[in-house]
Amino acid sequence: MYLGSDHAGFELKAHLLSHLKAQGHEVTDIGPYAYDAADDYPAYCIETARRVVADEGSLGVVIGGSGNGEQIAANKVPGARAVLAWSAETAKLGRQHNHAQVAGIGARMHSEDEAAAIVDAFLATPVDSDERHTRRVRQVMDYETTRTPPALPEP
Ligand SMILES: O=C(CO)[C@H](O)[C@H](O)COP(=O)(O)O
Repeated sequence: MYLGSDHAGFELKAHLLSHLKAQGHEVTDIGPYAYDAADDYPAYCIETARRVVADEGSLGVVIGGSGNGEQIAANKVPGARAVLAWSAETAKLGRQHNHAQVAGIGARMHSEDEAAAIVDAFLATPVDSDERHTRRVRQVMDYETTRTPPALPEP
């Protein structure tokens, strides 16, 4: 799996890195590798999502102060589905209903233990391949490639 952050997520990234490695996960740290209070999240989050999309079946976590900008940046990568995971339940639903491969985490929103529990839930939950979820995910992904929006139902 792939892990990226900005300065606001730097300490939590270090915590999650050791937490996940202790669990036996193979983790690639996309950076930053040194704390820089003026760094910007897009480069780290876009690269994390690029790695995830290129490595089919892999998952990623992007960490910032809120997780919002991190999720937005990751979602600009074609093929990426990033969710803002703010609880174990939203992390699980992101996997099950949205087939997300990237989770955005807000380091300023959670304790280290809470954030670890959210990431654990994300990594442990398989996608739910029920036809309704697959259909909806496909509609979004088709829009990304064709730029033709799904048809609205007749009024
Ligand atoms: O959460 C974030 C984006 O969604 C960033 O981590 C946050 O905006 C950084 O803020 P600052 O530069 O004030 O530390």
